[in-house]
Amino acid sequence: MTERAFQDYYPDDVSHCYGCGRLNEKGHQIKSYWDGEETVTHYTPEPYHTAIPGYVYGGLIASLIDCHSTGTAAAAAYRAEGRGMDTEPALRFVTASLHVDFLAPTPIDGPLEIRGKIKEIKGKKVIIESTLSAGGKVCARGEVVAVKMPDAMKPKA
Ligand SMILES: CCCCCCCCCCCC(=O)SCCNC(=O)CCNC(=O)[C@H](O)C(C)(C)COP(=O)(O)OP(=O)(O)OC[C@H]1O[C@@H](n2cnc3c(N)ncnc32)[C@H](O)[C@@H]1OP(=O)(O)O
Repeated sequence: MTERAFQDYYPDDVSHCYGCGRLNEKGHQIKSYWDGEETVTHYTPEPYHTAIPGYVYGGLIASLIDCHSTGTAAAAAYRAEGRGMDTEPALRFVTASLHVDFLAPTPIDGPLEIRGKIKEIKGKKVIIESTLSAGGKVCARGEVVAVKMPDAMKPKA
């Protein structure tokens, strides 16, 4: 059986996110998984994701870090409660803060690896530190504050 990604557990009505929604045909549809105490996703940029020719657009980098981190926040919250992502009540997180440092130009001609680590998990907040690497070199580092999705933001039936 193939392992399900964190994003595969998001209900349909919240699976339209441009970065991680599996139902958004035009989106990135990233898939994040546990790798020990860290989380990981891979994404191969398209030629049109360019900034300066040959290098990845920073907005894409931020988007990948953002959605990998919010997925990591959800997975970490379930893990902290000792239960699976397919159990109720659902724990969903949105971005309160996204900080990205661009450390080196990111080559566009190969896969990118984004890794997340839990820095803090407390109450309805999870802080995630992520790196984005190309060819084994860390090109960007991010920190995301993810907060449980407020009821007011939940899609109307
Ligand atoms: C259903 C399936 C879904 C599935 C979800 C699938 C979609 C994935 C989404 C992908 C990512 C996105 O793009 S999400 C879209 C972009 N984001 C948004 O639109 C969110 C808009 N903002 C908001 O709705 C709100 O500001 C929230 C929910 C983020 C926070 O409001 P709140 O819930 O009232 O939070 P509050 O009690 O004040 O704070 C809780 C804790 O978080 C901290 N905190 C709050 N805001 C910030 C901040 N900007 N920077 C740092 N820290 C912050 C507080 O200090 C506090 O820490 P302490 O005192 O406890 O230590």
